[in-house]
Amino acid sequence: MIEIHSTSIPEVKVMTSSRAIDGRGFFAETYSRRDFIEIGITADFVQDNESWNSAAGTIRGLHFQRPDFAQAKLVRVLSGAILDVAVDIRVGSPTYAQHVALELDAADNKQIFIPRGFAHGFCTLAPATHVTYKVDAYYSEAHESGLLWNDPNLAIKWPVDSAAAILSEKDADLPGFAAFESPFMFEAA
Ligand SMILES: Cc1cn([C@H]2C[C@H](O)[C@@H](COP(=O)(O)OP(=O)(O)O[C@H]3O[C@@H](C)C(=O)[C@@H](O)[C@H]3O)O2)c(=O)[nH]c1=O
Repeated sequence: MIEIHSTSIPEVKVMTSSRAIDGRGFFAETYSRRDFIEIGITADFVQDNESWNSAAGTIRGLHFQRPDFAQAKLVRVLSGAILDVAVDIRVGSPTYAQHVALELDAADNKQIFIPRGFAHGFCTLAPATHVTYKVDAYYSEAHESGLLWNDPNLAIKWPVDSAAAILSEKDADLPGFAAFESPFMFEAA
């Protein structure tokens, strides 16, 4: 059983899978193509990723792959906790440049679905945070792109100061939003 919750950007969805709890612990189906199609998520996932993060205050993002390797993502947390962020970069979208920020932790059995046309990133809220996500297009280094995580134009309330954040050199060098030309167009459903 999967329950779907809406967010401030209709195409970004949050799901809770029910858990069967017994003396051993719990069992849950975290992805069933059939159930996801029933709730309108038809992405054909082709790759599973995991990221392990040693420290709280680690930032990864904001990332996307350009067409023809654009990726929808289905993100969940196996241990620790994150603030997960999806920024709408679909030109012409009623929510262009707006974002959804959602706390995900290992206990809440929530997942977030982020469609193609969004930049994605997260900040760890605890040490030893293990994140896993499915994507519906293969990794392509040539199509990697991103936006600077703390660009004030995006007004994301990150739970870490810029000076204290732990991030890759690549992410620290990502371009800001002011001169950004998105490769995505909004397509009404
Ligand atoms: C994303 C990715 C990276 N790699 C390689 C490239 C590099 O050598 C190493 C680490 O890559 P990165 O530094 O880009 O990893 P990371 O910063 O964790 O990138 C990820 O961030 C989150 C927020 C996302 O949304 C993902 O789509 C992805 O962009 O792994 C792959 O082989 N396959 C992949 O799918």
